[in-house]
Amino acid sequence: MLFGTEILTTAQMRAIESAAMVSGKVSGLTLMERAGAAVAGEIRLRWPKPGRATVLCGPGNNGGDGYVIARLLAQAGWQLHVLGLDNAPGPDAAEMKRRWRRIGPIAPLTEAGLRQSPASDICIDAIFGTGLTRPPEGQIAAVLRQLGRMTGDGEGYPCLVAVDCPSGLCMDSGEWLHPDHGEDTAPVPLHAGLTVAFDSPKPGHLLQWGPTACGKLMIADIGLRHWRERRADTRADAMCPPALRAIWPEFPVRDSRMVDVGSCARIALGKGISAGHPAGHKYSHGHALVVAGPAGHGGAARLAARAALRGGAGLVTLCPPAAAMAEHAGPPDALMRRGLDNATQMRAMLTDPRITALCLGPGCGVNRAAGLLPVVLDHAGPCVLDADALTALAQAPHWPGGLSDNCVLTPHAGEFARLFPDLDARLAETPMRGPAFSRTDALREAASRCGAVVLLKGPDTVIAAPDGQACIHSASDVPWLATAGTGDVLAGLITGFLARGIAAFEAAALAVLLHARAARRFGPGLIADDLPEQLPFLFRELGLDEWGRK
Ligand SMILES: NC(=O)C1=CN([C@@H]2O[C@H](COP(=O)(O)OP(=O)(O)OC[C@H]3O[C@@H](n4cnc5c(N)ncnc54)[C@H](O)[C@@H]3O)[C@@H](O)[C@H]2O)[C@@H](O)CC1
Ligand SMILES: [K+]
Repeated sequence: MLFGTEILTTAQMRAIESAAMVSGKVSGLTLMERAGAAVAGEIRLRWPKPGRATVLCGPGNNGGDGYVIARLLAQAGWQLHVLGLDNAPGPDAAEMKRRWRRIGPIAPLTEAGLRQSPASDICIDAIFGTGLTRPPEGQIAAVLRQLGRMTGDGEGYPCLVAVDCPSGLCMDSGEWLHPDHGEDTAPVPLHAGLTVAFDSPKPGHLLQWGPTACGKLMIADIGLRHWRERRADTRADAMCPPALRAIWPEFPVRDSRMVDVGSCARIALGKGISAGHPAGHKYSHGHALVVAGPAGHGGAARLAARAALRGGAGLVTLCPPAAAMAEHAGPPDALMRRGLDNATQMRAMLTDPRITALCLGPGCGVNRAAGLLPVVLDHAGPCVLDADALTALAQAPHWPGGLSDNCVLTPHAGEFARLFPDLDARLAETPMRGPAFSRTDALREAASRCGAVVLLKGPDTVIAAPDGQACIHSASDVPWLATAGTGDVLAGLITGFLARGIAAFEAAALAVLLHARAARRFGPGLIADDLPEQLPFLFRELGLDEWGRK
């Protein structure tokens, strides 16, 4: 399995937590103590010299965690200023509040109270966690706006540490929940330097505003593993839709689920080696066709073809119209070229059973893509539809039917809107309640409608399969990946993996992982041409240089 940590929705997290408590083997108080201790521990690791902390405690169990953190930091020599609400929290949070009161006072959690707080090195946000279901309003919304204004990355600002999540962020979607009345009540987005979440990441940590709101994300093990894993055995449970996973999380996970990315990817690649060819020859690594467009537009398809070659396809043939062939005379010499003028020629080409994957779209031109699309769909072999092929697909009479689950669609946001306008409109709605409609919801629906694997590109790439499997890859740390041609490289890389026999969902996930890693490895200044050239180093770095030999 290529994928890293499982991502839990807030409903799943609640179900696991309550199963743990119902079992009688662990109490809510113990879980809260562990959660608070995990945050206090992360703070003490980063700020080994005791400093000054302001803790903002909300109305529920997230607030309860805040009182635990305050107590533990005070015991470690920190100076604490705690703000809280005069409400009746649940019994665990109430007990933690009582324990804190034996140590220090609680100032009212108001905007004025926060403004007048003594200067501090860190502000700990324990206002709302996974229990947020509606937009913060009134005094709490004012507190959050003030918190957003007085914390941040800048010099002289206290660092914001978020408990489970930055407050106000919907943990199922990564959207800031908005009250429905005007600009002056709109949330001021929080920018935490550190977020310590419990047990598992939630979609909201990785989607939309999540990565910028959370800062460095740590996942703390609070001892729920047993109940999380038992739940996995009973997938019929309504709380357990098909798994949502992070593609190898780049953030540290402090528990034993830490998977080794090298071994995961080795297994995925291993599946791509045909049985019976242990030594391997070029056809045992597949043959990919990459369709190119008219003269003057060949760069995109060449990028895709180069990526398919570097990804390890045994053979890659670039197919421009015969009149555009001269444009493709340059390197790489390993690339084969063959003229392709019309659907009839393509149909003939695809009768060769050695062709194991096809890429249609990059630089192709919408008309040419529309002409070739029916042949590709009839052929029903593994394929990637990207760029102009997606525009053609959205206009096709049978859309959204006619696709199979070995086909990968790789839209960016604009192409997604053309393919699924209603889902795009739902994503664009102002999120006023939790759980807000998320990119994973949209992608699962999209994949189920069209019957193909759909990959929505972005800093938070989401991939979904028709059976409901989905994964998220967060690449918000490599903004330089958003440059011309990188999408063509991604399409080519997926095609290369499909050609090698890797299943569509895994091929897409593996390509997204390596694509972002390649950008990270190269650094700023990257152009799309640089990406395929990083692959040999990545394969070696990840122990993939044995080409799938286990
Ligand atoms: N998941 C787990 O296993 C554990 C969770 N713990 C903590 O518990 C948190 C969840 O606790 P809760 O379910 O009490 O929820 P929260 O503490 O996130 O929210 C507090 C309460 O506020 C109410 N609320 C929601 N939206 C509101 C709004 N806009 N304005 C005013 N009130 C609003 C809700 O009814 C909720 O009960 C987690 O985020 C985590 O910090 C830990 O204490 C222990 C273990
Ligand atoms: K919080």
